[in-house]
Amino acid sequence: MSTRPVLVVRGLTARIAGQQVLEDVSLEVPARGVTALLGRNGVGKTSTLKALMGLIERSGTIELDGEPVDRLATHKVVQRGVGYVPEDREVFGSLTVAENLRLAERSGGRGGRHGVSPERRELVGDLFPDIIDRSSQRAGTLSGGQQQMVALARALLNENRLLLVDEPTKGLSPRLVGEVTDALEKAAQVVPVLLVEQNLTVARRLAGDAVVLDGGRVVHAGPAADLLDDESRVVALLGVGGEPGQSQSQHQSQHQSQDQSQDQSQHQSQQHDTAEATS
Ligand SMILES: Nc1ncnc2c1ncn2[C@@H]1O[C@H](COP(=O)(O)OP(=O)(O)OP(=O)(O)O)[C@@H](O)[C@H]1O
Repeated sequence: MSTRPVLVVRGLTARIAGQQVLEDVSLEVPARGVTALLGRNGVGKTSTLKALMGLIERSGTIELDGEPVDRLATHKVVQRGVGYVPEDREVFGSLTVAENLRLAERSGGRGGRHGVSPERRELVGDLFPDIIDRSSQRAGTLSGGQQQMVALARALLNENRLLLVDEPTKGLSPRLVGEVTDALEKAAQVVPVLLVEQNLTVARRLAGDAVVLDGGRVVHAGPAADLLDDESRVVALLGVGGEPGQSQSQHQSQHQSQDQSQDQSQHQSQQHDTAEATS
């Protein structure tokens, strides 16, 4: 039995600083599980998520649960139930973990509900016990992996219809990649996820479907296993070998060593306006 996709995108075109970054992108995100958005560096994955959120100039149609959202401002897209976890996490570094989570709690919104349900609070507590234990710690002093958990927790507190998650494992040590992957797997049991992910091991484990971009266009869409288990297709479409554990990005190993040290070090505060607006 097929169910209606949660997201249907047709002819999405987007520009950044006058430069066209997406051209006629059409894709669907099923109402369950994880859909991976893949492609080489610079092909438009992040731009796709930003265009869906209304963060960059775009045209084309975007339907969320059958309702058009392509003309809505970002905060309205959020209110309709799209959670966005951007690549740089955007936690409020000078605020505590608890304050970061509280800021994310939407008042009103989908279904006329107000605030966060006890079930959601319990879910987030179950998924991210380490984060809850650190409630009074300043988020800027958390490791990269812990900040990623806060960003995911924030998006999960609200009863979103869809989560857009951009490279959540980037820059994390292998242990934290595993923890974030576990958290995403559980999150995807309650909300569908469109996931930009360079680590093909993570994509292979989580994704039911995959969409591949190249040069701002969709060049492949279908079951993730059909692509990721086919070495020659992986090489042709993503430009790398497809053995388990191999990253899509030639730069991933660089990222990882860089990120491991980042992960070990304590982070300074990041204060971005979009964090509150997009969780
Ligand atoms: N602020 C910007 N100003 C101008 N061009 C930009 C800007 N941000 C992105 N681009 C361009 O848009 C194109 C798509 O970038 P995007 O970040 O969406 O790619 P991506 O697939 O997410 O890449 P990566 O895997 O390296 O993160 C690239 O050619 C990039 O150079």
